Amino acid sequence: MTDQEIPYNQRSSILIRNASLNGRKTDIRIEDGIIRSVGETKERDAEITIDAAGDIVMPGLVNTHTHAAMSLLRGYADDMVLFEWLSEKIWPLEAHLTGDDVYWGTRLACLEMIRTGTIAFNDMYFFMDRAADAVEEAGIRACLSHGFIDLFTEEKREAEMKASVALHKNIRARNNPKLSFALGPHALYTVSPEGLRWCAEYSVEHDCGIHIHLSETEQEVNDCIATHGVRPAAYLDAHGILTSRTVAAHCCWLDTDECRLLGERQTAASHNPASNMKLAGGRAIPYSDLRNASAPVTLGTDGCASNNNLDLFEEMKMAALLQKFATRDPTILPAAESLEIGTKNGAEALRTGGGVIAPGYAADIILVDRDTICQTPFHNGSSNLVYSCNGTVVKTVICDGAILMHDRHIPEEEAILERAGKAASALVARRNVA
Ligand SMILES: CSC[C@H]1O[C@@H](n2cnc3c(O)ncnc32)[C@H](O)[C@@H]1O
Ligand SMILES: [Zn+2]
Repeated sequence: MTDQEIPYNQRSSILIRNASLNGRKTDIRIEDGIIRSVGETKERDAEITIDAAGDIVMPGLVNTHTHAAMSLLRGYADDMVLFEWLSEKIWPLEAHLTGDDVYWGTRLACLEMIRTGTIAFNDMYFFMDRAADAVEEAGIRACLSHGFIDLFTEEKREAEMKASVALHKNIRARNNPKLSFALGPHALYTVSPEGLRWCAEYSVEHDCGIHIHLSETEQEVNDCIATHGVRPAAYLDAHGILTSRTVAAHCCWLDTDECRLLGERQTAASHNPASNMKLAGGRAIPYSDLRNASAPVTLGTDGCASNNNLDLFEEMKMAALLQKFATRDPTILPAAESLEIGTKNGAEALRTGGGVIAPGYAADIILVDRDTICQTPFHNGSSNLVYSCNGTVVKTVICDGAILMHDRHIPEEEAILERAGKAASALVARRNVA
């Protein structure tokens, strides 16, 4: 099949032949978005056959914390302290965002995620109906949240509740199994206790997720103790926010008891090592404590203004290196575990049905180049993928049984780059005349 004939972003029956899985040559049959068989097969009746000789097959990566449309803010404000970065640069620019900006920013982000092997992401931002348009056109999976910031006023709280319900309705109406909705209370320092409680109750009533920032900085912890007399995780738990459907981003400053609490509630901690290092949060996520407490640990990039890319291969490496550096223990978070955090754990947290290459799992699969510098020599597959390669190693991306990138080709790439670049320039121009 030539590149022109690939039915991009359409579920197809696919036969992947001769791929390498855990060091063995294998075929994989995909039908109706599900992996049907793994192992040599004589069947040849698929709509699409991919000869993957020379490629490694692995589960697609899952980004559990981002603000996709912030791709338009890549490089806009770097090398600043978190609070000043947000209040002096990011929020004043975001005040000029339009729905079209979020559409093109999210298209750009999806393009980057697909190119680097990500098949699902957890997103919190504004104008999320337009983000949903972009996500559907890209074909990737996403869990979308309206970023709920009420700044402790009743008027704003009412508006944020309305916006959250409207987004939920919008996503339900699309009837797209790759799209889901979560409540998005931004953080305990931007959302009132009433707002938090409303989010918690809504999530129980409608069985949906919650996406929140937690314990990113020491100041957040100190302020929480000073104001409420308890640490952030206990405060959020008292308001019903810590559930098995919650993804808490950052979690750098959790203490051991808070790690236990996340374990008890089965709340996922989304680790964002690049963003934490760039914004100089000062503490690495307490990975061992979270693991000992059986709390799920997943991987995110955060937005492009604090990363500045969405490449989860880079993030897996940074997660492993940061733990080793911070704990002075080179045995902590080995490569195979980092891969699992970036794939299986994220898939479980977002309930994609994928994350494993085995029959019955969602066909969220990527093919990566084995004939390349970062894979030579090939002593250890996990080591190469985590420590040596980055997202450029990805050749083909399949999500929900649909091909999104084949042989490094993604439809409409040039047009998306052009439109997103123009949207970013216009956004900054609007801010500068204001
Ligand atoms: C309400 S939508 C999300 C909101 O969060 C802002 N944001 C981006 N990165 C961070 C971060 O590291 N900590 C806290 N808030 C962050 C983003 O700019 C949006 O305003
Ligand atoms: Zn964030």
